[in-house]
Amino acid sequence: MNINSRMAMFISEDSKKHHTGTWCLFLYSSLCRTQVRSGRSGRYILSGPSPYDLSRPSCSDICADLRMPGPRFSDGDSAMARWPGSNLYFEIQILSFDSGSQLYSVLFKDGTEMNIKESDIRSLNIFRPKRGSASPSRRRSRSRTRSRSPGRTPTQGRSPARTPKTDPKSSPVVRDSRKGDILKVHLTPLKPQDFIVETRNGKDAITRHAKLYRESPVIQAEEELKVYEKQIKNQKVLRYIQRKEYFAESENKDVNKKFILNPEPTRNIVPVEKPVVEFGGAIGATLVMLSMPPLLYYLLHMCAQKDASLWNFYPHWTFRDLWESTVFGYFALWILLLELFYLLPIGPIAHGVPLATGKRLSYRINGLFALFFIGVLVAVLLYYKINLLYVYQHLHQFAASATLLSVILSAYLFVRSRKASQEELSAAGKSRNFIYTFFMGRELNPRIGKFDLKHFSAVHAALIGWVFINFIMLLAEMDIQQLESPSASMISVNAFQLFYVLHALWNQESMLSSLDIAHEGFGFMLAFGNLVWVPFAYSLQAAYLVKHPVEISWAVLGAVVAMNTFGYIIFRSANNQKNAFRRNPEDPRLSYLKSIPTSCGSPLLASGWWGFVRHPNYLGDIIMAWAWCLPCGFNDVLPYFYGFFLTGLLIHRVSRVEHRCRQKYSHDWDKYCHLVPYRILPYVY
Ligand SMILES: NC(=O)C1=CN([C@@H]2O[C@H](COP(=O)(O)OP(=O)(O)OC[C@H]3O[C@@H](n4cnc5c(N)ncnc54)[C@H](OP(=O)(O)O)[C@@H]3O)[C@@H](O)[C@H]2O)C=CC1
Ligand SMILES: CC(C)CCC[C@@H](C)[C@H]1CC=C2C3=C(CC[C@@]21C)[C@@]1(C)CC[C@H](O)C[C@@H]1CC3
Repeated sequence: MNINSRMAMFISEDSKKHHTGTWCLFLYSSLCRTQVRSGRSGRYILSGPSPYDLSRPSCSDICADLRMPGPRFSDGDSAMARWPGSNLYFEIQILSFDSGSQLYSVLFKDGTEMNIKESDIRSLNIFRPKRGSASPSRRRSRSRTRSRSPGRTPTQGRSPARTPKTDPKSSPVVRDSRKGDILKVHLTPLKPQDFIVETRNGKDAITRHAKLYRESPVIQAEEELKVYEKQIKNQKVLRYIQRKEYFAESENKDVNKKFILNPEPTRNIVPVEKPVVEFGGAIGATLVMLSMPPLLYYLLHMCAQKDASLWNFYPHWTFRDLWESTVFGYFALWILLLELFYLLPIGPIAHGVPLATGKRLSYRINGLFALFFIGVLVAVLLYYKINLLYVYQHLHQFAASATLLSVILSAYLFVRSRKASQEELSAAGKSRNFIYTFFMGRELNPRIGKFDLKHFSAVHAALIGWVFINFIMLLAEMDIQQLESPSASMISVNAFQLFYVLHALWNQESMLSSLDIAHEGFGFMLAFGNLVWVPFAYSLQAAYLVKHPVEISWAVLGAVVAMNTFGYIIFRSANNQKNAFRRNPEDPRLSYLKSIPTSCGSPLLASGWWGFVRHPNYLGDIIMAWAWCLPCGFNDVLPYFYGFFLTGLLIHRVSRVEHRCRQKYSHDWDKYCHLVPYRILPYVY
């Protein structure tokens, strides 16, 4: 909202109550003659009744007579124009003005040319930082607190809502201006969304402007008046924006309502997540729970077959072969060992995202240490010639043991969640459907003392388990194929995935804000996913290579390494950008990035990787996933399962994450989607 519209509000308010023409002319002449002076302070103060009052009338009818014909901007002028269908303003250059259609032809900085009406164009001055009026003392004098302080004079300190409704002569405006004291005008607040996209360096006009208004609806208007005067002197057109239009412009009325009722963006809002049925509800959950374990055994079985083509399914085992108590014992021992490492008091403490209670849980970050200890233990076992190939020989039974443990864990989690308070439950966990909540998980952060079950299973059990099984496959390949050293394919698959896990463990702190740790309940989906699916299904390429040797040339290997590096760079830099931005949105190293302030207080990145697509980290992840499949050659589809699975998982995840974001950011998320239309791959999806 610029000064014109604020003036318009002033006129409209008082016009309604009093004599429209008189007041419009009064303001107009006051501005032209610059005779309005504040007595003591020499400042102008704009204030008024509650600026969020929707009942105010439109001013355009009342002030139509003040509109002047002719273009306000000249060819070549720079200005800010509203992007059609949004409330975003971008810098433009005026190319020409068509008096017939009354439209300006404008050029946006990205090269887009468009015809735009004048009311959608604002002078750059409105967005520029105010020089001269920014001294700290002056800023302080504009603060809401001070202006409302009871110690102040009635005119200065009057709460906007208490503006007296008397006759024009005794209205604050007349009285004050006649005394030459203070000009009071009614303000319409700036909507933070109106000042969104701009580079985030310290000089950023838009952000500062928006911040100024967020901080104080009672503002000093000297600079704006100067700008306004200049516009009049220059015989440019006065444009008034209808107040109704101001709010009607927004596509989502609820958002406006929220903004009006709660104009001050609140930092660290913990959004109340509305329950939403995912995975097709109870039916979908049942299907997933019943199909995933057999699918895994099928995949493992196909890897172990000589002919791994999908239609050559011939089970040499029965489901009874899946069980062996000793294997279950070893698996339980493995998990116990990982738990011990998890509880080691080494490594820094990090804090999770704020919970519904406002509390933040602390997590010990020692995944890398745990991986190191496991590495040392494996080396010792190998040194003492302990047969680690036992794991390969009983892979199905290990997978089945892990599945059983995940079912026991899910049952325990479900039972204990009955004691959890509503605040401790996830959004999906509040559903009353037993199957659905068993699958999705009810409790958000189930803990036994300091032992966080979900965090442990996602980081230690899943990731360390994954690289361990990969390593076992490497040993098995050497053993079965009588190799002195592992094949290039096996080394590359192991190296790529180890590198990915090391990256995840190194950046473990950022995992605390991932969908699963921060928002998902802990139920069968994550218990099975972490204890079973990640270690046994994600290592499928390595499992395939054990019995299906693939020779790859250096050229192919080089291409695969390049592809993995390319994916990793996208994955890593996108995650780094977001994590650094979430840690400190004012980080000077990110000043080149554009962002969208949001009404919930946490801005959204809108340039860099996050301006390229809405989920650049998923794009990088998917590129890497396919790169990990390529060393397995093209003889079978089986080793490409991971590529298909992860692509599907992340596409589905997009809709889940976006649903959350739409709930949290509402209208601002739509704006982001408008700015960045593609989710994962530009022009495709
Ligand atoms: N290999 C695998 O099997 C899997 C890997 N992953 C990987 O794990 C990582 C975490 O995944 P996940 O939690 O799903 O997703 P993200 O790390 O992408 O997190 C999504 C959150 O980021 C924030 N966000 C979204 N857009 C923006 C933006 N423009 N600017 C600033 N913040 C934004 C929002 O949270 P808020 O605004 O509340 O901060 C949103 O909820 C990813 O790198 C993913 O690739 C995930 C699943 C499976
Ligand atoms: C088989 C089930 C129906 C679905 C299982 C889904 C799980 C395999 C994934 C859900 C979210 C995951 C995350 C990761 C691994 C896969 C699962 C458990 C990461 C730990 C992978 C490494 C990243 O850096 C972080 C991921 C968080 C989410």
